[in-house]
Amino acid sequence: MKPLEQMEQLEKIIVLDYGSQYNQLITRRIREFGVYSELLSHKLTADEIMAQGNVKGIILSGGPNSVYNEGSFDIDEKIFDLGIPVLGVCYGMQLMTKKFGGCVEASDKREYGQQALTITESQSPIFAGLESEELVLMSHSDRITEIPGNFKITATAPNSPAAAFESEDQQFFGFQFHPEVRASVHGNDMLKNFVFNICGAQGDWSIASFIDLKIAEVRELVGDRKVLLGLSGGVDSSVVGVLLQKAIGDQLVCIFVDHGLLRKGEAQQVMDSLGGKFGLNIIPVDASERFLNKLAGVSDPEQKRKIIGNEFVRVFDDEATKLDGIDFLAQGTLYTDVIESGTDTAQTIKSHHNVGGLPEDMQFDLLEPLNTLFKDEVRAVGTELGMPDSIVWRQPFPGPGLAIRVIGEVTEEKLAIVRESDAILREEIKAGGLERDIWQYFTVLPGFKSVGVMGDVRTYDYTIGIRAVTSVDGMTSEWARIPYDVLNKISQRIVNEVQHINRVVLDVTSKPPATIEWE
Ligand SMILES: Nc1ncnc2c1ncn2[C@@H]1O[C@H](COP(=O)(O)OP(=O)(O)OP(=O)(O)O)[C@@H](O)[C@H]1O
Ligand SMILES: O=c1[nH]c(=O)c2[nH+]cn([C@@H]3O[C@H](COP(=O)(O)O)[C@@H](O)[C@H]3O)c2[nH]1
Ligand SMILES: NC(=O)CC[C@H](N)C(=O)O
Ligand SMILES: [Mg+2]
Repeated sequence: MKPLEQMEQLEKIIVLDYGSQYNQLITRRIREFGVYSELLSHKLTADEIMAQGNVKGIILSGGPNSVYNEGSFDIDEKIFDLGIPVLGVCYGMQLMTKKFGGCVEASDKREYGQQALTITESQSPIFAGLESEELVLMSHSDRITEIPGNFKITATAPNSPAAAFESEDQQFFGFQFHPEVRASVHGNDMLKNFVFNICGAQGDWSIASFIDLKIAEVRELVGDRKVLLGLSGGVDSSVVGVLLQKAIGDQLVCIFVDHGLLRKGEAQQVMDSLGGKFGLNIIPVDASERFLNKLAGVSDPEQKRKIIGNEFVRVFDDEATKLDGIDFLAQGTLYTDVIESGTDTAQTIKSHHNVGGLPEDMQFDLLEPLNTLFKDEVRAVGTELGMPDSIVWRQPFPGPGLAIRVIGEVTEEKLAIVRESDAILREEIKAGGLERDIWQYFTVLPGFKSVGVMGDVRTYDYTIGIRAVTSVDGMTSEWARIPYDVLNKISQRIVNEVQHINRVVLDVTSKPPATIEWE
């Protein structure tokens, strides 16, 4: 069978998108179990769902709306007649309640955070193998005050008399909590029960089959046309480069843009590590002047991001004109970039340069084979493709580079401060053997000055911030516990070696409520 026909046969769990920031986490958890899962619009009709092939189950995600509000996201009711098991999560459960004649109301007793779930029907197939008390993450303010007639309550929580329900003969289930997040300690087991015991999936999906599928899709889409890849030397675009190389060989050309916002030594290092070894055809472009000119005088973070996204595409346009006959722009866009930039259903947190920052009049068609994946899945793809750890485990570096680490207006002087302090931080993290333990680490220049004393002389100079986080996929993160002696060394070196810094501070905020980058 050809890979695209194989895709038709693959077991699928479809997640319908009602706008939660976590909804793609549901699909990746299920993929981790070895079953293909995809997030699709809640506007999909029953017929369109059947056209997806071998659909074993449907999950209705959470979302910020309230089902009783006019115009809130709805569902094609025929989906409930397909004979396919359905699991509603939070908003999804509330939507099922409304559709089957129960009642959902606003409540002044909101539930946010970890709560104790009491399982009242231990023989429910969705709770097989679980304890009678479980910790789960609640994040809602509406509650179900009356369940539909053909359903029964299977679990309760302090402020949710109906924390889970089901109609077992119809194979319909609902959770008021979010099983997909780690704070729901055995949420994975509940999802597994749904996927394997209730939907009857066997598990026929893997990273290797993802690679075969993407290669087949790219070949069919591109045909004998040409693709320009924006290659940064980062994990995502390097993996796309190797994947496209396999799919279309020399129809691929890579452009590496030096926008003047790179880290110390980065341009040379990228050309050395990717140029020869993988046989990628890379054209380096020095565009620092045009980026810095466009950024002059601009201090709003969203505006900076949009200027950078636009300028990237202008550079790609110019190079494409020289090369003649390029139809596609490939990028290493991940799902994180897409969701944070805002979708039809999800709010904009920040416009990633490669998504929300793209110009509207772009000439290329986009080719983004990794845009449903999270970083750790991309790393697994890279390893499966035979790429070395030095590339696969490189720390992420954002496309807008140091521009979003100089808070406010970007100047050459401020860039130099961030570049030098970042180089020291990286050296000391490496010397401390901490590279693999910390997900991302960098310095930021907030731009305010404070008083210091150096060599008996009063100083009035800038403060630098250290940001270091642990994470799995960049969607959430914790501040990294760097040992004090390593921090002390970093602080001393930065103050001694970087001009105009007289104070070093450490960022101790998780994401949420902060984000990893400061802009
Ligand atoms: N300097 C650059 N030159 C060309 N393309 C770039 C550059 N920086 C970013 N891009 C494009 O923007 C995409 C998104 O950037 P992003 O930083 O998220 O990914 P990455 O650099 O490939 O991987 P990583 O997240 O590990 O840094 C890249 O995959 C690449 O296609
Ligand atoms: O290519 C990128 N273009 C961008 O515009 C961008 N903004 C943030 N990031 C990276 O994404 C991850 C999550 O970042 P935040 O917590 O700051 O939103 C972190 O790894 C960030 O470094 C970007 N990457
Ligand atoms: N996380 C959710 O899906 C929330 C659903 C609904 N808006 C509530 O507050 O109850
Ligand atoms: Mg990058």
